[in-house]
Amino acid sequence: MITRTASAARAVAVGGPILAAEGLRVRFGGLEAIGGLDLAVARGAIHGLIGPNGAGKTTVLNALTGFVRPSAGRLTFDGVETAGKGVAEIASLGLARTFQNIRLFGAMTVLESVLVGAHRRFHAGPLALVFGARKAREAERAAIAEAAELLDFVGLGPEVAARVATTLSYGHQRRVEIARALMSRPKLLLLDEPLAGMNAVEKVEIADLVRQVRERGISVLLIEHDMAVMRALCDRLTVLEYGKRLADGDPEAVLADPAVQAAYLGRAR
Ligand SMILES: Nc1ncnc2c1ncn2[C@@H]1O[C@H](COP(=O)(O)OP(=O)(O)OP(=O)(O)O)[C@@H](O)[C@H]1O
Repeated sequence: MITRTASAARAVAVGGPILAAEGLRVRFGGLEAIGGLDLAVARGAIHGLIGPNGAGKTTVLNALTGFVRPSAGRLTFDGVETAGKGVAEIASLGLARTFQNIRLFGAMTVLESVLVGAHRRFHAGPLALVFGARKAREAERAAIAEAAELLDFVGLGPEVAARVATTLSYGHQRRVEIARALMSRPKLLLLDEPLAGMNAVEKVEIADLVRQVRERGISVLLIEHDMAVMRALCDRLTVLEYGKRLADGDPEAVLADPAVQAAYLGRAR
């Protein structure tokens, strides 16, 4: 059962914005998917992005992470302007994400899949070239130890480390993805529907994991359709409808807003 733990959630200090979008617009040909969005994610917050199907939530994440190029607007992450920058450059600033559809590589073990997340830290080239052979071995050992610690953190025991990641249950694959994202040591973690396809028990566990991520000092922006979880988990909610901001603020107030309720009425979710 999901209980409201607002006091615990809000006991963690939230600060000024780590990420901000001002007047964000994204066009796909003739369709304006995002039509002038303002969004501010406070440092240390768990911020939820909700809205009916097709409202533009994933497109916002794609714009923030460089997967799609905004047609207009200002994006800043941790004080750096990011609109127009590429995926790798934005990731290297400390922004990590998971995807709506799990993206794990077929042949990789769980441990290797998590190690991929260290890529942004070692992107200058093969470790041996960057550090020299001995230092490279030390860096590799440290990375493996860190990946193992992250697997433990996301609730996966050492016994799964050598398994091919795509053979794990759906819920465990999601945890591997989160560990991989954390391996890049992000300042902000973006999660696109992390609870999709999960049963009630797994949902509670993943929501707890998100809280623990924040307790590590990592801010979180997540998209999710389960309103009970979002109400209990988020410090702030932003609601999108047709690519525009419909509401923004305290989860209780936002979810009680008649305009927000009307946006969901008669829709699939
Ligand atoms: N690459 C693309 N090319 C063309 N149109 C796109 C593209 N990506 C998204 N769209 C359109 O942009 C709009 C917003 O889509 P988006 O996936 O961001 O919505 P969403 O709120 O994440 O939806 P859902 O909750 O169903 O995942 C939709 O009309 C969608 O069809």
